[in-house]
Amino acid sequence: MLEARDIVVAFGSFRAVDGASLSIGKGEIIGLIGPNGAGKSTFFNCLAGDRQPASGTIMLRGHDVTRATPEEHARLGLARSWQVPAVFDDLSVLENVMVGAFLRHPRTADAVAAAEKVIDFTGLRPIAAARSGSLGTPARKRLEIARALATEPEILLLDEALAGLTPTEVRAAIELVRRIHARGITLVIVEHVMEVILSLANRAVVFHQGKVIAQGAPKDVVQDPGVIEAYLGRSLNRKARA
Ligand SMILES: Nc1ncnc2c1ncn2[C@@H]1O[C@H](COP(=O)(O)OP(=O)(O)OP(=O)(O)O)[C@@H](O)[C@H]1O
Repeated sequence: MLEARDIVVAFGSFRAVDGASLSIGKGEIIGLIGPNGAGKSTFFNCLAGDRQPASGTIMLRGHDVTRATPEEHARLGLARSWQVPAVFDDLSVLENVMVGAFLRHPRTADAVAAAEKVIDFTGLRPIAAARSGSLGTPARKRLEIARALATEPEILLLDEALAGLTPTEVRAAIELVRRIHARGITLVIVEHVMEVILSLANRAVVFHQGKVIAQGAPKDVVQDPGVIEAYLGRSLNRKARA
């Protein structure tokens, strides 16, 4: 479904992504984990077309999308959410979701109908008419997912969609992710909360210093000595800086 090979992204002489490869099959839920600054978001941006790699190739459903725009990715069935929600503050919740729905439904009436279905599916009905700028973080995060879903993706990339939520909100968000997956949508999730990865992902992929250092069943990956060291190194560095 989505295959990234030998992806490199450099900022000056620093390689934020340094030869990372990842193959994602239909129906998977991939959890992308790793310490802060490991290159997860930068790699993720390449997968979604929001950043072009210096080298490497990305194939989406058989198409080479290495240099394709985010819109071309969306047309081919890939949607994403942003780590910091990027909703249109002056539009209502429904209108924000319509922005996604217009991709497949150019007529306004059709876009409204499609957006209404997504509003119901994502539990946003009580705030459908609210101005998006008035929403708190949990609702903004849910709206981001709704807008992405409205593009009718086959693969959805979620960048820390559950960060900053309370335990109750996290449980609700996990339930939503499960329902999205039950619709046949493939998911790639960047997430720091290990419980989320353990309960949702069928495969964990660990980033460290721009490379994939381990992957496999989440319960095995969290016991991998190389993974533990990558995380420990981070906390030790933090202590050293403090
Ligand atoms: N536009 C940029 N210019 C320069 N350096 C950048 C830029 N974007 C990211 N970086 C650097 O690249 C490295 C990887 O960042 P990235 O955000 O991809 O990591 P991450 O694994 O997603 O981290 P986090 O979990 O904290 O979000 C970091 O050292 C970061 O400072």
